[in-house]
Amino acid sequence: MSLEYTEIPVVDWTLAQRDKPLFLTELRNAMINVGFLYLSNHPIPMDLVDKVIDLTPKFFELPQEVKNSIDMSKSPHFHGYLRVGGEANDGHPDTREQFNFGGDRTCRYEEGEPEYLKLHGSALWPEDAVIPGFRHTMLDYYQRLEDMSWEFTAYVSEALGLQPHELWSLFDPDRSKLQPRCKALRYPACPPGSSGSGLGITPHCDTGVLSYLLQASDQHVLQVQNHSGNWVSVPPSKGTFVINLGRALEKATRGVLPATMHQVISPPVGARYSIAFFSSLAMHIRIAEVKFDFPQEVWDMKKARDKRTGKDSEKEFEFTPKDYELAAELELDKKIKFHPLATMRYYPNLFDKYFPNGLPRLFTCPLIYCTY
Ligand SMILES: O=C(O)CCC(=O)C(=O)O
Ligand SMILES: [Fe+2]
Repeated sequence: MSLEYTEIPVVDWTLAQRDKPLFLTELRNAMINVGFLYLSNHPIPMDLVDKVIDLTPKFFELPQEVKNSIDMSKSPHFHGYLRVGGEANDGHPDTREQFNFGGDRTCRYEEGEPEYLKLHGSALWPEDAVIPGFRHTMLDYYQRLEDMSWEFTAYVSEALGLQPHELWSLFDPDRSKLQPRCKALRYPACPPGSSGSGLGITPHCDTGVLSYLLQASDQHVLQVQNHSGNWVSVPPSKGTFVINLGRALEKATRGVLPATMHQVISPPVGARYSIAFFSSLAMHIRIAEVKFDFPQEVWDMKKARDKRTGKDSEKEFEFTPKDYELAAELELDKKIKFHPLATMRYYPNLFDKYFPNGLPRLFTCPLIYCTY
C-alpha cells in the first residue's frame, strides 16, 4: 500500500466464512496501513438499513419546535438533538445537525458517586406519533451495530495475531455498563461562494475505539487524509459501512493501528445524511495501562509503514498524562467542553470550573452560526 493511496480498501465480511486466513490478511493490511476501510456484505439486514436511510431525513424535517423539545441541553447523558453550529470541534463550529442517541440504559449515578456515571442513561426520543417507527427502528439498528462491533473487534484482534477476544478487554464484559454513541447527521448544502467554512466537520480523528459509518445519501463529501497529506474521497458505496479507528485504539495498540484524519466537506447542492456508531472504551480503562503482545510480524508491518511515512519506529509510543486517567473521566471532560448548555444544567460544579466566565459566545448567540 503506497503512501499515496487514492482509494480505501474494501473488506468483505463473508470472506471470513469462506477463507479466514485471506480475510484476516486483508483486514490487517487495511487496518495497519490505512486505518479506514469499507466493510461489504455486512450482517445488518438491508431492509433495516433502508428503513434507517428513509427515516433519517424525516427526523430532520420535523418542525424545529419538535427537535428543540429533545435538545441535548435537556439530557444529563448528552443525548438528543443539536442544531447546526451546536457543536464545536476544537472551537470551530460544525455545519451539521445531529441526533445523538444510545441504547436503553439505566443511569447508575447516585448522590456522592463519581459524576461520570451520569454519562450513561436513557436517550431523548421524539413522540412516536410525530415520526412513527423512528425510535424502534433506530434502536434495532443500534443493537445490531453493537453486536457487529463486538464481532468485528474480535476479527481485528485475530488479524493482529491476538486471541479473538483479547481486544474485548477494552470494553466491559457487562454490556449494560457500556453505552456506545450513535449519531444521525444532516449536513446542509453550502453552495460555492456562500459564507461559512465550507466544512461539515473539520479535520479530526475519532477519539473512541472503532467507528462504523453508514453514508445515507449519494454525496461525495467524506474525505480521508492519506500518509502524504492528500485528501482521498470516500464515496458512498451501497451495502457497505465505512469503518475507521479512533485514538483510543491507536494508543491501546501502541500505534500499530493508526487513527486517520478525516473531514466532511459541505455538499454543494442538497443535504447529505449519515449515521455514525462509535464503539468506545469501558469506563474503568486507563489506556496507558493496556498492553497487547503482538507477534513480531505485526511490529514489522508497523515499522515498514513508519519507514514509508518517515516516522521513527524505534521511538516508544508516547503517552500524555491524560492517558493514565480513567476513560470515563476523559469522556466527561470532552462532553463538558463540547456541550456547555447541558453542563450548566446537570453538572453545575463542573460548569463553574470549566467556564469561569460563563457560557462561551457561541452558545449565548446561537443564531449567528445558524444560517441554514
Ligand atoms: O458523517 C460523516 O461522514 C463522518 C462523521 C464523522 O467523522 C464523525 O462524526 O466523527
Ligand atoms: Fe469522525
